[in-house]
Amino acid sequence: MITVENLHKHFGGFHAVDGASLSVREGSITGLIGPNGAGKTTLFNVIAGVLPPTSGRVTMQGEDITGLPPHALFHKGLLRTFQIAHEFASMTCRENLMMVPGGQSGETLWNTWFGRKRIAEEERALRAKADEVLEFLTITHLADQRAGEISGGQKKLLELGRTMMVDARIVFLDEVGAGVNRTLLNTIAEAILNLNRERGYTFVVIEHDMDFIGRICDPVICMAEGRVLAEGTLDEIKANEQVIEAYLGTGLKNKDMVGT
Ligand SMILES: Nc1ncnc2c1ncn2[C@@H]1O[C@H](COP(=O)(O)OP(=O)(O)OP(=O)(O)O)[C@@H](O)[C@H]1O
Repeated sequence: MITVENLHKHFGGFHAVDGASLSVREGSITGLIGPNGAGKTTLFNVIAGVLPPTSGRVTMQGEDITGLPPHALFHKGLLRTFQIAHEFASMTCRENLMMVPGGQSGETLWNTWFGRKRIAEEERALRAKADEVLEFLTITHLADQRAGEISGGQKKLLELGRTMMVDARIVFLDEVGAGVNRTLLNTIAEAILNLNRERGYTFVVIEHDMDFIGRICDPVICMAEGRVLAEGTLDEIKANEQVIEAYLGTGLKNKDMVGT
């Protein structure tokens, strides 16, 4: 579904992504792991159009999407979750979901004058959809709470919920598990599995929690120093000499792999 060919992203003389090549199979939940500084987030940012690549190519279903801006990718169904922006913190969780762009016709002057009825209908439909998403994620009780007041894990669920307001095809999740308690992490894992099975979402997931990766991801791709080191099931990856060396080589900061 997504193919990355010999991708480079340099910051000055520093090669954060240094010739990475990989593919993401349609319908998979692909895990992306690697020691701190391996270039995972940078790779995500280049694929999702947040950063321009230095060189290399990204294709989606055979179409060249290299360097397309996030909004163009959004319309193709490629989404990267972001932390809830500051300005949305004072809005409720339901409103945050309703803000996701997706064909509302409220903006134009014509619609403001002549389409009031249609806008009201759309708003009702949008609200119903937001409530459906909240229910799917088991956070209906948070509908009227301000997004700035919910816990870190609940925010992660809300970010995931934003991808459900549109017809996403592939979603990039960066460290959904960071700072999230076990119970919420399970809810997030369930939501990802359900979206994958029931709605056909493909996922690419960066995560340091190996239990989480092992539970939901196949295959797992391991990066180090800007390149892909290995791909396989988590067990295969864990047994890979180069992978073990890459984690050990970066010292105590990278206990996730060594400690499991
Ligand atoms: N805008 C930038 N300017 C300069 N260097 C950067 C920039 N963004 C990232 N880097 C560097 O690129 C390297 C790769 O960073 P990146 O965040 O992609 O790694 P990562 O694998 O996601 O790490 P982590 O698991 O710690 O999040 C790091 O050494 C980082 O300091």
